[in-house]
Amino acid sequence: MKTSIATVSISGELPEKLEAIAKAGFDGVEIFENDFLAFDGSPVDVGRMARDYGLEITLFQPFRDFECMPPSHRQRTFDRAERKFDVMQQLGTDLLLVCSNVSPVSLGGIDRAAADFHELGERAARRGLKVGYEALAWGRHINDHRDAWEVVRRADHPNIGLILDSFHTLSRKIDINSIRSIPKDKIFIVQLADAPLIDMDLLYWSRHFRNMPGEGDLPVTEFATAIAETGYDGYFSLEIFNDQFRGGSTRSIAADGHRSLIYLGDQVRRSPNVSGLTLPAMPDRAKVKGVGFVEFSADEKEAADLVAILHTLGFRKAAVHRTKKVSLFSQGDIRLLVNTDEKGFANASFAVHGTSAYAMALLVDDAKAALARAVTLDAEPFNQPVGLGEVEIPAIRGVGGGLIYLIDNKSELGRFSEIDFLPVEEGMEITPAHLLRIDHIAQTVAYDEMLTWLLFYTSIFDAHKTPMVDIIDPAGVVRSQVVENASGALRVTLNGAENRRTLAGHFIAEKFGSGIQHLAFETDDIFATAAALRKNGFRPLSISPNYYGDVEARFGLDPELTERLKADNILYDRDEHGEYFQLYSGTYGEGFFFEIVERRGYRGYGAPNAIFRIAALKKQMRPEGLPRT
Ligand SMILES: O=C(O)c1ccc(O)c(O)c1
Ligand SMILES: [Mg+2]
Repeated sequence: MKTSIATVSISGELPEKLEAIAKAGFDGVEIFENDFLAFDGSPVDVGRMARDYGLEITLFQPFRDFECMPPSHRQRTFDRAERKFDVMQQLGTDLLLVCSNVSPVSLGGIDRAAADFHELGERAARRGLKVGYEALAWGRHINDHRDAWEVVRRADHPNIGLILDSFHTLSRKIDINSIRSIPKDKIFIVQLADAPLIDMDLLYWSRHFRNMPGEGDLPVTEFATAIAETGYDGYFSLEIFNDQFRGGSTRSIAADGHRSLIYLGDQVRRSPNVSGLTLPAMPDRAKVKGVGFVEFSADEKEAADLVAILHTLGFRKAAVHRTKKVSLFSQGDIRLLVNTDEKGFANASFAVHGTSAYAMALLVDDAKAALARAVTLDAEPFNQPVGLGEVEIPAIRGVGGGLIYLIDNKSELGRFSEIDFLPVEEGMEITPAHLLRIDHIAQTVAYDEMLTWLLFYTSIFDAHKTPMVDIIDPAGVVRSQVVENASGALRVTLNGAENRRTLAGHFIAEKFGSGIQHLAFETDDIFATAAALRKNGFRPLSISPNYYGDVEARFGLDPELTERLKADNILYDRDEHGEYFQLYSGTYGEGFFFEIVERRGYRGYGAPNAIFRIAALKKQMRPEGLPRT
């Protein structure tokens, strides 16, 4: 599969864009006219630059308001086209994208359009060039690819073909099956973009909210599959107009784009009717069966505070690493590692971020296969030397540069704690708190990184994303979206912070980056857990008494239950599937905290309670200097 991206999709100046596009692994680039016009170099320079980076210029675009002009404008329109042909020959590209006319003076009429394209085809042919016609969703007369195809068909010229753009077709909910009757050699190129479902004017939606395939809600994979089923084997080219991307990191947006196309290609080639889509082989998305462990990095002093909290949560030290300063704490299926070693990545991470949960391990069917898929999808593999006889666990870099280890039970990886660790018995009295497993891992990221990580998780792992919800912090909005799998074994909540005065934004600012901000453990008896925690001297986050009056009224709770919730600072929610109970710790360090949940069938994450939880956490943190809102 040949991959391309339009220069308009990423931020920066033309040379910077070309470099990032090449580095991300694309084969080709669409030169967007404005990027070229704003650049000082000649078209020959641009062409040379692209080729020096190994990029083919897939097309030059857009050429606007061409077809069906009235006689008074027609000659000028062809003169304009000839000028663009000059530029294209100097650039070294043979395809011009003509988008459907939006001019109020254009006359319309399929045959008039076809006649204009036939003549343009003659002119293009004289120069060895081709022209592709694209229906804009808001075109004045042509706004549907089926009509654009009819124009191309009637133009009946070998140098005139069709350009399909997923946004224009899918935003108007045009039947994808209509693509199947188009001969593959008349599809000159395919542009792809996704978008979140938002009800708004098509032009505005298209120019500001497009995103990478897989990042939005449109059936882009089905669209691309229908095209591939025609036998089309040309470029799939991203054309993303997005305000956030225009202001984002050139490199990382380009990298997301490449990942999105490889992921899309991998899905498309799984259709039994698609052949000839060449892509590197890769295993299926990895099925996550559980969280193997979460690892903290700390120095001795901060580790002592952290361990004290773990004890109050009912964790016991169960083992110590044979050669490194790493302790393993466990309860139920939960394993937490505390790493105070002075060498290695954990220590480097501590030096930058302070005490943090810098790594997690996901239990998958086949860790090697999961690693192979991740790397094919441009994830960065991680390894560091291990001691003789110790297990080398495959890993990739995740959110904030932290690690995602991949373990399985089919190899010795699943037994790493028996191989690398020695069991120990902690003598102290700790009441077990009925914590069974990790329910979810909450990662805080900058808002403009959210799409990056959603795509990262959903392309590598067999998981889906849930709709975004807004969480109100007294100092701003935090956007929250969940990546989860059907079994619930993988649940990662991503919280996107827009400013540093929110609890999430403060965490990023003070920790020098994104990362895990809280861990939620699951219990099957929240009240028994609360009683055990009390015995262990755990200090729960104190919830405003006003909350309980409201929750009782909202859900019609038995006052006795309300009293129990209030006595233990437990938050309550309910959905159509059942009830949810949440209990929080206070914050530790720059805003890290623990949560304990009980799900009685409930499938959500307690979003309605987040506002109260955040307010309480901030109140508790304020003495340590979180700015007042
Ligand atoms: O928004 C536009 O005008 C525009 C231009 C060219 C395209 O290929 C397109 O999809 C949209
Ligand atoms: Mg387009």
